[in-house]
Amino acid sequence: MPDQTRPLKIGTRGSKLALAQAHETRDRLAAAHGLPPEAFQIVVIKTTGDRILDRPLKEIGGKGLFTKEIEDALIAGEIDIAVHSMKDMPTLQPDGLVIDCLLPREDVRDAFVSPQVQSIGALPAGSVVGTSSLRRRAQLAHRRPDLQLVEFRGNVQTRLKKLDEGVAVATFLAMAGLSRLGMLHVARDPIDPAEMLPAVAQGAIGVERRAGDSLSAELLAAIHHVETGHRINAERAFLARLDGSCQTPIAGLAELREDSLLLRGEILRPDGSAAISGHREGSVSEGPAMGADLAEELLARAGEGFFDHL
Ligand SMILES: NCc1[nH]cc(CCC(=O)O)c1CC(=O)O
Repeated sequence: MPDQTRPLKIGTRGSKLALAQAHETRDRLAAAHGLPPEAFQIVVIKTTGDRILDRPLKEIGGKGLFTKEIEDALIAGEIDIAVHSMKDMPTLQPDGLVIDCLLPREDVRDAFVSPQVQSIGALPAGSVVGTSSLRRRAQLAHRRPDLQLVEFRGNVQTRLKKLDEGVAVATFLAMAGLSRLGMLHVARDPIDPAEMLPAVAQGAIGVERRAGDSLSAELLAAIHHVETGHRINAERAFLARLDGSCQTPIAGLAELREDSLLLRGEILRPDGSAAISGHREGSVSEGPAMGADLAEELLARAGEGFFDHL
């Protein structure tokens, strides 16, 4: 248990969504261990990704943009644990840090968001759609080459404001984020994963700690969600083998079926001119091997230069 004189410091980004995730983690920890809220202190840390808002993410660097400063604080002992959207996490953690605590996963789907239009299918030809996600951009261009795609950065509130201002007629947001913000009403149409496979680890929150910190390890073990862990392990092994940076459109989703794990994966050309998908099914313990194996298959089918910009 944390001692009474020093609260456990929970590091997080400062966005509304990040804070909601940090509060959920604190509430789960408090409930699991019968501790009062004062046993925890939420520490907001600004990251490079939060600071640079006027350039496409792919220009300022890949994954890690939203995590480096938080991991530095964890290593330095300025915080005890860090709460992350697993979707934004690099596949490897820095030496000395581990993520072995996953909270129960939220809705994995993307939502079609538009003040005027009901669904992707109902978008008039030539409509302007905003997204900063390479995956969503490629998936949409693959399905609707007639649409016009524009860069759309910023937090959920900023993107909704851009829709109101008419910068674009529609965008996509993760159902998980909208749910955690209490904003599910803006989701016009939740998109079935068979239609638009989500990002690896979408909807999952992970809690990072120092590998040698046995107190944090013990506290976090009590709130780890085992099924979510199995799914994330398979998906992240798939991503790791693809060398997934933010620069490549990759989608992946593992789901539990009876007592097996079904992993689906997809890679796309950045302009949406081609998409290659496949799946693996096996036991939960085989998840990481299935992920690597599926990635190998898709890479072999793609051939040299598949991800190159056209
Ligand atoms: N890349 C930003 C990001 N990271 C996690 C979420 C949503 C919550 C989640 O997927 O866990 C979002 C916003 C979005 O994609 O709409």
